[in-house]
Parts: sequence; C-alpha cells; structure tokens
Amino acid sequence: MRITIAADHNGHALKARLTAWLTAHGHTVDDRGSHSEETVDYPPLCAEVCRQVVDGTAERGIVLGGSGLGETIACNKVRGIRAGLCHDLWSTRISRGNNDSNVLVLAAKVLSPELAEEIVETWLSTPFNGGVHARRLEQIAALEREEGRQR
Ligand SMILES: O=C(CO)[C@H](O)[C@H](O)COP(=O)(O)O
Repeated sequence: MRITIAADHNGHALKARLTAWLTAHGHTVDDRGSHSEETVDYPPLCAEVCRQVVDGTAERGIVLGGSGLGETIACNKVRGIRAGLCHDLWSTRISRGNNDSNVLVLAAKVLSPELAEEIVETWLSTPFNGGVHARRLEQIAALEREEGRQR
C-alpha cells in the first residue's frame, strides 16, 4: 500500500520506527517529516498528509503527535478525510470497519512502540464493513458538503 506519514516533534521517533516496520512489510512510505525534536506546528503536516490521501497520491495516511487530539481535529477539516485516533485494537477495528478511516492518528505519548505497530497492522488489514455504516458515512459526507456551502 502507498502510505504517507508525518509527525510533529513528539511523534518523530515513533514515526521512524513505524516507517521501518511498514517498509519491511512491503509498503511504500512517503515520510513528510518532521525528523527531529525541534518543535514544529502539526496542522501543516496534517494538511500535507491528508491532501495526498484525498488526491490519490497515497492510499492511506498516518499522523503522529503527542496526544494526537489536535492532529485528529486538523485532519478531519480536510474534505474527504476520515481520521481516527486509535489507542487500542478495538477502536482500530471500529475505525476501519465502521468508519472506513483513511487516516490513522497515533499518540506517541500514550502508546508503546509495540502496541503502535500492532495498531498499524490491524488498521491496514481490517476491511470496511459497509452496510449500515456506508449510509452513515454518506450522511457525514452530506454534512461536510452542507457545512462547506455555508462558509
Ligand atoms: O499531540 C499534539 C496535538 O494533539 C501535539 O503533539 C502537541 O499538542 C504538541 O504540544 P507541545 O508543543 O507542547 O509539545
């Protein structure tokens, strides 16, 4: 899978580990930074990843922060993005099965590296369930279009 990935200063070390893991498992990874502990603002990194997913340059995106909360808010501002903040395997399966998430957000200050790898593996291998969830996603997309017209 073509995956684009980014992290702020809190997530860059975990990003490096996940990038190595993804590459070792046959994925093509586009690492958009950052690459150090120097403080950076996460919204532009989220925008870059999400726009790559929406325009098809990448099939999926992964974003890492300290808590991941702001990243999730930022990613979900991009039309067509369904970003889920996942701390455990159960919510990861829901994020894919029910929400068809196309961006995974991870909290580097919460997760162990081992659990982060398990979450990524689960997120990449869990299919969207469709059915009633497809109808709800269409309702979310309609809300997004409606809000876009009003601003
Ligand atoms: O997780 C995050 C946002 O949700 C960021 O990593 C966090 O807010 C950055 O804060 P600081 O500059 O204090 O490290």
